[in-house]
Amino acid sequence: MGCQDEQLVKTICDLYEKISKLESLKPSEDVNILFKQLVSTCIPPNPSIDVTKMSDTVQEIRVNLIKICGEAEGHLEHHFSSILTSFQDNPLNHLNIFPYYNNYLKLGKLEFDLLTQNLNGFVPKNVAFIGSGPLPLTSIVLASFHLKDTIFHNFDIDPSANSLASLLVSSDPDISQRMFFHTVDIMDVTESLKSFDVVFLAALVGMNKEEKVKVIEHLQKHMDPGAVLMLRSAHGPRAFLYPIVEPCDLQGFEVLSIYHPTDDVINSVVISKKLPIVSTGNVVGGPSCLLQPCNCSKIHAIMSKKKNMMTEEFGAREEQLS
Ligand SMILES: C[S@@+](CC[C@H](N)C(=O)[O-])C[C@H]1O[C@@H](n2cnc3c(N)ncnc32)[C@H](O)[C@@H]1O
Repeated sequence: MGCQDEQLVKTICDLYEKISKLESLKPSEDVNILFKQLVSTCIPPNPSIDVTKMSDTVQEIRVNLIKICGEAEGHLEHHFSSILTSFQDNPLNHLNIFPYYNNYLKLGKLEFDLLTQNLNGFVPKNVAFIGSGPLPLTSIVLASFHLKDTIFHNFDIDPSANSLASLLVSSDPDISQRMFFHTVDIMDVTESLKSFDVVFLAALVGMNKEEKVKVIEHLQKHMDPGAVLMLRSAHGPRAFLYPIVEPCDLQGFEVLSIYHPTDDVINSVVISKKLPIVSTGNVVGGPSCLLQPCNCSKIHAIMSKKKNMMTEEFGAREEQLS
């Protein structure tokens, strides 16, 4: 690891030391400053940083940091959703008070573009969002700007998240008719998963590889063959903030494309399709992407030729391969 990378990892570890000493992770000036520093440190795309190759100490910091970020994100969303639902008029007219609203606008557009590129014009009628939270911005952005006739079913294990989220959309004449909230652990949802054309899985459902794979296996078991799974992953130093999802974690799915953003959108997006189950009851094939001959933590899915949503880094890699 070059000295620039070492410096970056040291900065992240120093920030972790400060964040882990905070009394509370609820929004405050100290909390906001530290998390803004952490995010701006992790954002510059730096594909040479492979967090899974670092020392045990750094790995442990990463595991704890992902958990802390998840808790802080929940508090931040709860805080702003409470403010938004206190507005007299339609809270959806004021979403830009949320500091990361622009990121969700960009992430929503990115996820919609990936869906459009991979669904060949099919417009999903029923979408599930798993882990929607107190501020279900992904569902709201998609329903408001991209999928204007689609029905959204949001699943969250936290009843307080759902009561805020349903209040948030209740006064919007359109969204309130197309958006529903279910308080349940997604691991307890089975049959109804079959009714969705697209299932989104929030980055914070499954906070480590093992938990994430368990949720993916559950979805693979109950989703409709051919239905699309949209996952959020992380790449480079952004993997200090969110869990990584690799093609090899998606048994029973065809990985259609992986997109690593190079702007201020933090999450990578992985789009895959549940493979059909053949008559012997076995799933057809495993992840069908062309995988780099390297270990799982470094596998880069090379998207099928007809897709061109590649970052420069993938593009260069593809040239080497062809
Ligand atoms: C903080 S939100 C982030 C999602 C973000 N609002 C979005 O629109 O992309 C993540 C949510 O996942 C929920 N969650 C975590 N594990 C879950 C599970 N097993 N089933 C359902 N929801 C879960 C948490 O309660 C939390 O509210």
